Amino acid sequence: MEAEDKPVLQFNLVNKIYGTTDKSAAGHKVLSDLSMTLYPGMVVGLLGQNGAGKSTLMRCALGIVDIDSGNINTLGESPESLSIEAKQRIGYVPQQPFGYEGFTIDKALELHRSFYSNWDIALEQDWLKRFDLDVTQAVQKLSVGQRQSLALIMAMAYRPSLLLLDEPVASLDPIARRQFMGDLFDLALDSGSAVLFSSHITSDLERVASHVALIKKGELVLFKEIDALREEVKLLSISDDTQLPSNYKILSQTGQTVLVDTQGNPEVIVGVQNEKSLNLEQLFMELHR
Ligand SMILES: Nc1ncnc2c1ncn2[C@@H]1O[C@H](COP(=O)(O)OP(=O)(O)OP(=O)(O)O)[C@@H](O)[C@H]1O
Repeated sequence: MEAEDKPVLQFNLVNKIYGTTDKSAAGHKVLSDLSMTLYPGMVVGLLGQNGAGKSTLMRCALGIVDIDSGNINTLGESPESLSIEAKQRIGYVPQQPFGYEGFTIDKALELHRSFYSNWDIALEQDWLKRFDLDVTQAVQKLSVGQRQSLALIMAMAYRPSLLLLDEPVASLDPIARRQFMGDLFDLALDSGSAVLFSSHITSDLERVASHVALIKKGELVLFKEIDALREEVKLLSISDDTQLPSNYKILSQTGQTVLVDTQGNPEVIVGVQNEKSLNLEQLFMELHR
């Protein structure tokens, strides 16, 4: 990220409440004061339990869902009034793609391609080969994983500046998944795109993401560079009278066991009996105890 880079996507104290059919009942708060900024070249892995608000966050960024307060800046615009130019620079793969039933893959791609002036046909061909897709096959006869592969090609072959992928690899086999995740990172670096992808596969996320965003019940609990995670997030065993520094963020606490984000302020603390670094999966488990 260069200092002069403009944010590609910015959430500012965003709140989202889904209404209920019962007018007297309080709505269901799904995003809570959520702030986060994505710059070009960032590949942000979004992690959270089922129902944490990941899909909602992406839908809000696209203006598919309105927010209740705060603001969002998507490619310099407000999501509810995105220009055609901005839309042409966004790639989105929802959890359940998609359309193009009745088309063969090549006809579907031909139509889809016509919407994007900067479509990279070489990239498209390369990915068709990698995903082993037969372009004469009918879209409605594709397996779930094959459909997901096609949706990814359709969202990425025009090298969007912003790529939102909702569990993009959930249905891909391990080989396709590994290749795709590598490509994703290359694409972001080559094209200066910002990528926000949700996944429950923490090992994928650790391998390709530059940053991790961890959402718990609509709150952004952690947003950090992957490389800083092991250094800065620690599981501490403390004694009763341990005073943790005020610049530490307590992420969770169970009795004498505290999960902290040192926020780059490592200190020797009196009373800490044990200190442990965690991988992403361990961190996730610890946060949801
Ligand atoms: N259109 C809607 N109307 C009312 N509630 C909704 C709507 N869409 C989602 N929700 C609720 O909002 C919460 C967050 O849903 P969301 O789909 O954003 O979660 P998620 O983190 O993407 O989950 P998953 O990992 O299961 O895909 C859930 O409790 C869900 O039931």
